Amino acid sequence: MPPTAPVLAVTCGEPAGIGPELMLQLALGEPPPARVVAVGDPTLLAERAERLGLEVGLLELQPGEPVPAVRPGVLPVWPVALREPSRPGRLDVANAGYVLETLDVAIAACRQGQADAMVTAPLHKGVILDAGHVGFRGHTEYLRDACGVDEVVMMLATDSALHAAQPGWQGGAALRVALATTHLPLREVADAISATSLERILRILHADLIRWFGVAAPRIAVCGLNPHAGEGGHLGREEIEVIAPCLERLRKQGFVLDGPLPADTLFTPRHLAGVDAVLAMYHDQGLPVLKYAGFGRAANITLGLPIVRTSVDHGTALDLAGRGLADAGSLRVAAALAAEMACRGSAAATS
Ligand SMILES: NC(=O)c1ccc[n+]([C@@H]2O[C@H](COP(=O)([O-])OP(=O)(O)OC[C@H]3O[C@@H](n4cnc5c(N)ncnc54)[C@H](O)[C@@H]3O)[C@@H](O)[C@H]2O)c1
Ligand SMILES: N[C@H](C(=O)O)[C@H](O)COP(=O)(O)O
Repeated sequence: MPPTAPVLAVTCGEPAGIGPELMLQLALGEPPPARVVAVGDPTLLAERAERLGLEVGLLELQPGEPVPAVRPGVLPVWPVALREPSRPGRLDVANAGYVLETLDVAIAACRQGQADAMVTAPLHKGVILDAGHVGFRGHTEYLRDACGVDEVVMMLATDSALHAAQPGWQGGAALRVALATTHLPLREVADAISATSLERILRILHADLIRWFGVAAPRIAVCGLNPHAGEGGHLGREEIEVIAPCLERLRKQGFVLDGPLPADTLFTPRHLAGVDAVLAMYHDQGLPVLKYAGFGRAANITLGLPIVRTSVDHGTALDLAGRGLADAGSLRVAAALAAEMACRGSAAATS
């Protein structure tokens, strides 16, 4: 690994979940084109390595200390101490503060130029809320607030290599699905979609497809909210009153937008052909399609931030933790994508 390769600060996530062992797997397999540093508890990593028979040597640094290029099997660590020892599969509210501290260390490193990007292993939203962190919704919203921006966009993207190998695939290089709303009860979704929020989200999505993904003139397909995109107003009026007027306004400013289209058929090859990203109106309208197409071979990206952040496409998988059964594929995709984005960002900054 060249000593100039981008530095990825990879948070180890919920200690009772699969994050720590995925982190160890990342250090052992084909290395991403980056210098990886784990942000987490070295004792926890050593314990999981021993439990699973993974031969990984930990190189303890100070948080923010320069990260050397290392050979496979060596894992630099920026240490953050667990509040209590953690057992696989057993959530403990005492460690919620540890999980958030790993995020704070990685965010600070990215903002201060000690890391070029952050990658997050999964955390458990419920235990963080149970610990009293009122209003916590997920990494996406935490990063928005920590970076002081008003709006961010959650987008998941499949690894482009996945579709290149699929005969008959007519979509773009990758399937990319962004969300107009993220972690909120379904009951609140319709009220959360306003012309203002939708316009902000489409502007971020459009700008970041150009900035981070090298798409010259993004074409975005937008889902309706209601069945059959509202059936001309008979099955809901959000398409007529909110979504279509917003798209029309942006089209006049040069945006290339399809929709609002019925979500059930938008995700078919004919409608996806030539589309760079789909904007779904809510979490479980867009993500089941993305995860069906590429679970374990996709990554989650937070758009609209001043830093690069990618993550896995799965959760803490408490049922698998500590058993050596978890697949590190998505963490590898997330790390490779973060490295690519960091390189594209630094190339743009110097051009
Ligand atoms: N990036 C993140 O931090 C992130 C992403 C999704 C979910 N979560 C959180 O994770 C927690 C558990 O969520 P969930 O149960 O809905 O989803 P989950 O992804 O943890 O588990 C769903 C199923 O997928 C399997 N699975 C997950 N990851 C796997 C892997 N790497 N290899 C093999 N199988 C895997 C699990 O064993 C389980 O059967 C929740 O608190 C949720 O909010 C976090
Ligand atoms: N919505 C994501 C998913 O289903 O994969 C996940 O919950 C992670 O969200 P954050 O990155 O905001 O934690």
